Amino acid sequence: MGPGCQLAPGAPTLRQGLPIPARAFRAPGIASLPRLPRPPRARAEPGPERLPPPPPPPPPRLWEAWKPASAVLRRTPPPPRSVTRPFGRRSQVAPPGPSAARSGPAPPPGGRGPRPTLGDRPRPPASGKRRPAAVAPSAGSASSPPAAAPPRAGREPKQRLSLRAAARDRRAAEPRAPARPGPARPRRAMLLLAAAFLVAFVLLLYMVSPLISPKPLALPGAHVVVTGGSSGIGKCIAIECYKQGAFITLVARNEDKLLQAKKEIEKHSINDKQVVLCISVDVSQDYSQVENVIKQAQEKLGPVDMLVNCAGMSLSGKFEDLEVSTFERLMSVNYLGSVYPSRAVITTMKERRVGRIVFVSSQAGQLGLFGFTAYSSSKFAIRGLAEALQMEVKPYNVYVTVAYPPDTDTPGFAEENKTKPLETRLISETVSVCKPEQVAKQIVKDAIQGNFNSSIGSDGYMLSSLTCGMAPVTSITEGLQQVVTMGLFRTIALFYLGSFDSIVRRCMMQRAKSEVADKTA
Ligand SMILES: NC(=O)C1=CN([C@@H]2O[C@H](COP(=O)(O)OP(=O)(O)OC[C@H]3O[C@@H](n4cnc5c(N)ncnc54)[C@H](OP(=O)(O)O)[C@@H]3O)[C@@H](O)[C@H]2O)C=CC1
Ligand SMILES: CCCCCCCCCCCCCCCC(=O)[C@@H](N)CO
Repeated sequence: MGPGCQLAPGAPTLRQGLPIPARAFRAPGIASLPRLPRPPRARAEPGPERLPPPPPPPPPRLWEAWKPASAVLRRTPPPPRSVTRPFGRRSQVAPPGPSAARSGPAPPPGGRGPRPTLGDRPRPPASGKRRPAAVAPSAGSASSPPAAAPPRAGREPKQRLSLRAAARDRRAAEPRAPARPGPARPRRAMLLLAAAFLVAFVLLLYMVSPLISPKPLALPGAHVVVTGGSSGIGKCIAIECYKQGAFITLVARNEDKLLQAKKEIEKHSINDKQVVLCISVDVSQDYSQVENVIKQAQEKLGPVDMLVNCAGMSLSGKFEDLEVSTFERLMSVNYLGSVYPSRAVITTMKERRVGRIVFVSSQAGQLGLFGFTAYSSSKFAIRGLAEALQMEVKPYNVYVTVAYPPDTDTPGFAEENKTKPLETRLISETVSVCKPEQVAKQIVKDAIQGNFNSSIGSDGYMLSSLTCGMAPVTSITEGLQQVVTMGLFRTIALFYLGSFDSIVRRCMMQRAKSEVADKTA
């Protein structure tokens, strides 16, 4: 049918009248045919090397003359009730001539998708390999009778093919033909080969992984600045670095606490040259102040090799119960308090092509939790800062680490627990409380290695893999693990989320009950 031709309204389509499985339309060589404008679902056409151009009229006989009988018939499902109708309409649909036969039918005005008409050119077999006999025999001339179809047992050569006969034939032939006669061995060999390649590829990745990962930072003699180093996790990080031979600058506000911490840290010295410097400043207030104290520290202990942004605080409560100033305060201490010191050291680090910047976020910086509307957002902000910064400084051999500790037994944690809503406490109890020494050890290890992510425990590992998003990877093994485990961890996370929701619901009901009880009392 030429481009100008229209399918008669209501003309039955091949799929309507004679459902042929979609794969019967796929033929090798389709791509080599000239593409005529044709709606997307038009049927496939035989390649020139498989079938010669369609024969000239008479159109009513075209279908029968050209049908690669065995292929089509064997695939033809039982015919619809009125099998004669498609043939009857054939002459209205297809104009004579090869070009007409080649082009697909125009979509019917009624709007159903373009479907091949029954009277169009015959379909080629789905695969030359599978049914080789189906292709050639009847392709010789237009006048060849259907008898030109390959002679088959139990079929008269001149017998007229009816759809009923086709269906019968198909039913009879189907069981005899193997479902998919294919070379089983080569396929298995291919699979084995693919598996071997995959294993080799993974092994190769493991082998080259250390080459791609950053060179570990040497802590002996290095200058490590720890904000929030006078208490809790920060103090333990300072001790851990000191134990490995680093020079330490502690930054915090309270001088007494600073001096106390200094004494404690100095007990862990490994050589008598090591120094612990204390600087009292609020990291969240004034950038120039922060910049000044960092300059002072660099003058005394040399350029900063590692900065640990650990100063921070937590305040929890329901969104409507938290003061607006709490949001400002937490953002200021937890986020800006990490921006300022980092900003003050980054230029020198880039110039020296050496450096580590550690941000201490929290598990609450990986997922939002009841009661942490102010805290979680300030810890999420750190992640964005860290990702962007890492992309900027990586070519300068400066590596960023974000730590996501769970609840950790520190003075800060004890303080936080005084005002924690019941829901927050119950949800947090899903994960056990860690020791600050343990958390500090992991953070220092990851920072030395230049790992972007630092987490602790199985929950921490799952959370980090699950929330890795577009975070940079510093080792191929880490990336592979994330790829492989993502779906599983999401499944586990759904159960956690369900249980958190039920905690919140139960607390709400409990409160409602006690309110009623209070009123009646
Ligand atoms: N403990 C926990 O459960 C978890 C904690 N974290 C995070 O780890 C970090 C440390 O927590 P943790 O050890 O518990 O806290 P602590 O309260 O025990 O220690 C906080 C430290 O930060 C200092 N600090 C606080 N605010 C400022 C400021 N504005 N300027 C300078 N220094 C400041 C404190 O000294 P000073 O008051 O004298 O200034 C102190 O040295 C925090 O960022 C916290 O959010 C993350 C996950 C879990
Ligand atoms: C596969 C998915 C596993 C999911 C596990 C989820 C567990 C969520 C527990 C969240 C605990 C929040 C700790 C916040 C700690 C903190 O920052 C404050 N203590 C600071 O003082």
